[in-house]
Amino acid sequence: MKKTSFPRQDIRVLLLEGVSRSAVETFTAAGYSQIDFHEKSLPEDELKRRIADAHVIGIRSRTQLTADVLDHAKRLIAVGCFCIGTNQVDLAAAKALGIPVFNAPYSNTRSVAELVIAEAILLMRRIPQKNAECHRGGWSKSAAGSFEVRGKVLGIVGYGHIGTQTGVLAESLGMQVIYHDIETKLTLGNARAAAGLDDLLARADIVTLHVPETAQTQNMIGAQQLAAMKRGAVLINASRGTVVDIDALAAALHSGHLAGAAVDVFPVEPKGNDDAFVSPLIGMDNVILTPHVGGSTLEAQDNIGIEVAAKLVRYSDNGSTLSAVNFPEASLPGHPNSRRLLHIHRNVPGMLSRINELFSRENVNIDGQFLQTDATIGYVVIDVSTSEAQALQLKEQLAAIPGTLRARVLY
Ligand SMILES: NC(=O)C1=CN([C@@H]2O[C@H](COP(=O)(O)OP(=O)(O)OC[C@H]3O[C@@H](n4cnc5c(N)ncnc54)[C@H](O)[C@@H]3O)[C@@H](O)[C@H]2O)C=CC1
Ligand SMILES: O=C(O)CCC(=O)C(=O)O
Repeated sequence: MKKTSFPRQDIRVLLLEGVSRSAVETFTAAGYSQIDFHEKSLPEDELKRRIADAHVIGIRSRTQLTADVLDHAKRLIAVGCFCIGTNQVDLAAAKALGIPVFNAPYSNTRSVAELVIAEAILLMRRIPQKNAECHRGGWSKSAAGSFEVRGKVLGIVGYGHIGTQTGVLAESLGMQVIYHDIETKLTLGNARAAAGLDDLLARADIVTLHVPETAQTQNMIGAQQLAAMKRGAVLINASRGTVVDIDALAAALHSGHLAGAAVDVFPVEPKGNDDAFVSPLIGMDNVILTPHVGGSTLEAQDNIGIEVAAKLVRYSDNGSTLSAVNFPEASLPGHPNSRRLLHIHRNVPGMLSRINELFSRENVNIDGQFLQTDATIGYVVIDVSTSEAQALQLKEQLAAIPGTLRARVLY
């Protein structure tokens, strides 16, 4: 087996939050055997202890990799988010430490879109209330307040991967789709851009949110926006809990201004399946509550496990950072006949010439060199035909260049 900077069986992989077993299989098939698998996220003190020994960590949306937590990750080379959202990771802090972060940008897109469509139909038919009533032994067969979705206006806030996929499914049911996004987007089918968020809220029968968690989307749906929605409209949130002011939503539902809501994500979510869920929406018959399962289908989780684990393996074995969310992207060829040195540094003037001077001084011929930079960091990959001992020595010399964040060698 080809050696990496140290044997694959010495690379410690910490997998949290019950990521799919397909991830474990992917690591195992690639020769990684030290896999510490946990069904739940860890309390912060335990996380800090375990991350200190890990070379690779895999998380989902619960685990907060703050700058403080990452500061304990002295050996960490890469982070895998086994999901779409990466807001749970301090991406800038990870980058400053020379740690690329990977995710699975599309693997659960369809699962979320299907759930949203199902919820739109259920809410428009007032099924949550009817279901709750039947469970209590009640029976009120009536069409009052129940509508088809055909011909209704679906307002999509955040017309990205999930938003567009939801729009396509909605149109196949005969819905009219309008959307609002901060970027200019390619419009699919007969969807139309709304004039702005207020315009969308005023026109939509169903509003569904598909924005990421950012400073801008924090409480973007508050009391004022809820009041701007049509009376009797419904709201679906399967994006992030921080996007909606949950108390304002509870008030809009209690007052009857909104006819219903489906909420999958919450400002505070339980750490794991044994912890209690608390929300002002509990007990409201017209609200569908789900435990952040928008992307939780076996198909999606299986695919995510394979996709993210494969990206982590590829980075660990080969140095490729393709599709990293916080890092210069380099898609690298194999290096069957040379040893590969990786150098991550602050992007300051003169860095490349200092690196090249080192190889010239040591009289080492460079077989191949790749450089990718962004505004703050640079990533240089250098293939050389040297002995293992010299490659190690070069790695130490590279690490000593001022401004270096990380240096690794792949044999
Ligand atoms: N409930 C669940 O299990 C899941 C939730 N998600 C959440 O859904 C979010 C969206 O996922 P994707 O569609 O894949 O992301 P995406 O990045 O493809 O789309 C997000 C869209 O939101 C737009 N946007 C950003 N800020 C905005 C703002 N202030 N106002 C209007 N539009 C804004 C962006 O321009 C982009 O078009 C993820 O960030 C994640 O937080 C994703 C997967 C599963
Ligand atoms: O399934 C998960 O743990 C998180 C899903 C999600 O919210 C995401 O993919 O961003």
